[in-house]
Amino acid sequence: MTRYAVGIDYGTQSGRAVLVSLENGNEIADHVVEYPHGVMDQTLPNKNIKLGHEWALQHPADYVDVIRQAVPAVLKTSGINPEDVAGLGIDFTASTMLPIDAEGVPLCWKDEYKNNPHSWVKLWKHHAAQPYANEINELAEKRNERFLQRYGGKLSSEWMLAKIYETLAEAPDIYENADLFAEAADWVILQLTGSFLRNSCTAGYKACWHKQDGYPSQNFFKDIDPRLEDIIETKLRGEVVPLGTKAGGLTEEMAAITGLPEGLAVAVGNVDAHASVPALGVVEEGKMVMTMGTSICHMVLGKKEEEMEVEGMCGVVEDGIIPGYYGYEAGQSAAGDIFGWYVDHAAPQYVFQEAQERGTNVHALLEERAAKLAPGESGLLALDWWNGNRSVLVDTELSGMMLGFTLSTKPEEVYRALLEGAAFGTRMIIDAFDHNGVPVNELYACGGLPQKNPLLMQIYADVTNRVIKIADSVQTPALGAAMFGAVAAGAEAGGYNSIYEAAEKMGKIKKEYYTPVPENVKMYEKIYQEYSRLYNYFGRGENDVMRRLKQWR
Ligand SMILES: Nc1ncnc2c1ncn2[C@@H]1O[C@H](COP(=O)(O)OP(=O)(O)O)[C@@H](O)[C@H]1O
Ligand SMILES: O=C(CO)[C@@H](O)[C@@H](O)COP(=O)(O)O
Repeated sequence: MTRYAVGIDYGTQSGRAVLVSLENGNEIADHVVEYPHGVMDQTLPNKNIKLGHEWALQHPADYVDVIRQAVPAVLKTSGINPEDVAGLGIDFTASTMLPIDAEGVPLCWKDEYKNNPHSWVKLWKHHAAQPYANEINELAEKRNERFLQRYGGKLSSEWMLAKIYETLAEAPDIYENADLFAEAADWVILQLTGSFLRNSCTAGYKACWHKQDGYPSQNFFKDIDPRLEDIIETKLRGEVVPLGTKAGGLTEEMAAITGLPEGLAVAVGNVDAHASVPALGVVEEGKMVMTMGTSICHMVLGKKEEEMEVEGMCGVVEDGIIPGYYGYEAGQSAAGDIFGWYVDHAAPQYVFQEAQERGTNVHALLEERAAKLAPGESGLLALDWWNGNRSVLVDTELSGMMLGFTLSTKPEEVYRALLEGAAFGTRMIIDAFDHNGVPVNELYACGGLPQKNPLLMQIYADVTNRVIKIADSVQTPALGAAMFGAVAAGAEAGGYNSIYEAAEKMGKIKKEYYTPVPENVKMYEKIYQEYSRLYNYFGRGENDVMRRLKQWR
């Protein structure tokens, strides 16, 4: 008898449920629900209350809507018997967090708080907490805090501590009246099961929790602000457990809403990018998974014995991706967005015209022409910093650059140089890991870009001189979430006893690989040396022109 699992992937604009077979990971049915309130970056749902710059909020009811609509929809489409579902797991953007009361009710649902923006869900890309992140970073550096090195030397404004401190500073009553600050991932699991547990992925990568050392010290929090002194026992309390842990059984109410059996095993939450790793079958060292879309997240597992320090990584967390390993994460803050920028704002009209005449899109046309060029033929070189540099420089003040233009430079040459710049940026990240005791032997890719742009993937293989394997699932994070749901169920209940077993059976990659072409590798090695020189020159303080230009804007 075939058994199934449900994975729910909570993205930025929408959530989707996927029903997968536990035999082989095949996606039997999926259903997407756009969040009715989307991303709130102008006003609260009460339109009279305006939000400041860099705010990005969400409505927690939208997350429940996804459960309510998407789960029954996949059961209906598939026609399976709900009793054959063994487990359920979710993944979420992060750090997407909210204040809740002692009953788990979001403060934004209460009349007395709903007009205060700080009572709502702060979405991962809410960047208004930057001044608070800066303050935390300065203090941590001054105090020589050990935890800072686990985050490449800087905490992000996207993460839990900066967002909590922002609430304390700007809305002390919300801070006071919050029983807990919860990751939305953990809050949704609370809705599904009635139990509140913090998953080690979001706690580790986004709230500075460490398996041995716990959170930063009480003393450090006190130094940020005396009112934060007891935060670990109060607003951050909650057991932190590894991924795949069973959070509990589906409640009677949720069973009625979803059509799934009451008591169904539900796994603790997970981060979207991280959930993708086992979905590609990756549960061992040496294989870097790249989630490639508007931006790129790079994840790699390191030895169980030793936590390594790697310049500019976003974080290292024990059990943070696959239990039993140190999980390392790094990233490029733009990739698809840069190619999209060129098409939307810089490609000439005649390219659009030709694409229209040929019934193709501009990306595809530029890719087709760029594929005819040899490495180095354009004479162009780009620094891929259109949205700053996340890894390894951790500097949002940096900006994009291209050199080598002549009067005969063509649009496809610029497009190819942008693809190459992104690949060089990834190579820099790979080298940082590889040279610091975290080997990267093979690359795995998922997300939209590998499906959309084969030339990009070939350039990545050539620039990194590594084989690249591509996900064979459209909903990779949801598949990963479902796999952790199966692990929460365990083999006795028809699931799996470990994520290793689940990955072996359900992880999926395409048969065709991208393989480096030796003569391209040779040429790109030379260009990469030039890229590295420019990278250091503009990125490490020798010439701060990018920073100055930004200041003068
Ligand atoms: N053919 C293409 N080649 C390269 N980039 C593309 C192409 N088509 C779209 N893009 C870019 O891909 C990004 C979307 O990637 P996708 O993985 O679908 O989304 P997301 O990151 O939001 O999950 C956009 O930034 C867009 O500009
Ligand atoms: O922060 C992370 C991963 O660490 C992501 O959740 C966040 O960047 C959102 O990513 P997506 O836009 O959903 O791909």
